[in-house]
Amino acid sequence: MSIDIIKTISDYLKGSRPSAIFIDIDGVLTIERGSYVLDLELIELLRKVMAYGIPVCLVSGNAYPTVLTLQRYLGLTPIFVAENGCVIQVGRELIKLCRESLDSLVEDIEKSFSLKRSTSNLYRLCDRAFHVPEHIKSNPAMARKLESSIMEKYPHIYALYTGYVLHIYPRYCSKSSAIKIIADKTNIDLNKSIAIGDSVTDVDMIKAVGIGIVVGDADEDAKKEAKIVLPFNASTSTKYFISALLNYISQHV
Ligand SMILES: O=C(O)COP(=O)(O)O
Repeated sequence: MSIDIIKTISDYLKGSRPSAIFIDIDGVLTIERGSYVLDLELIELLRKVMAYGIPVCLVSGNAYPTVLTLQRYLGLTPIFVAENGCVIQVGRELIKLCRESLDSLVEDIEKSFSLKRSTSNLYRLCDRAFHVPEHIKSNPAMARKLESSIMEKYPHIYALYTGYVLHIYPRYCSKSSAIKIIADKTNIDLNKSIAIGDSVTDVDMIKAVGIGIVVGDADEDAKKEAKIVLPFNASTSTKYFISALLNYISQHV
């Protein structure tokens, strides 16, 4: 499998190194989906990738201060996306891409759909998050149905459940539009970049880069768009891929 992965990487990169790696946090850097525990061996591998001069950029639905803190303390590249593309950071520049407050919707959604708002809303700059009931957490079809009913009521927002929380954010924001802005502001070439994700919020990002990858327990909608579906779950898969990539880089670049 590792050889297949190296072949897929070589076919896309044709002997060059990837321009950047865009990497989701929850379910990709964590030891399992639903867990907040980071896989520190994986972080070490990502820092080895960075040692080759390849940016490793977090792209997450998490609140801006959470992603900023993780980026700094894990020693990753100071270019990242937070709140599903509502906010980006390039070096010291914080760029808020959303132009509105979604607070008026939060109360209405809580009442109409029996969801409880996440306390992380207190420090989110734009995206708002809700906890979903246990019976929906374990049932992807019900989660997709809940998303559709919210989006039917509010067609100007995305309502997407990630396996952690259900997010609402304006339709003009997304992980892909955010990484396109990052690419314009830096010398990152998206066609030569890799993106790794797991949830419905990652689908557009996976499509926006040369090599879109998902972990083995990713949402079906994300698997359909990926160039590579990795064989294991969560961080075990990501470690497997990053090890293969380091192998490719040391052999081909
Ligand atoms: O905040 C979430 O729901 C998941 O965040 P992620 O985009 O890092 O997977």
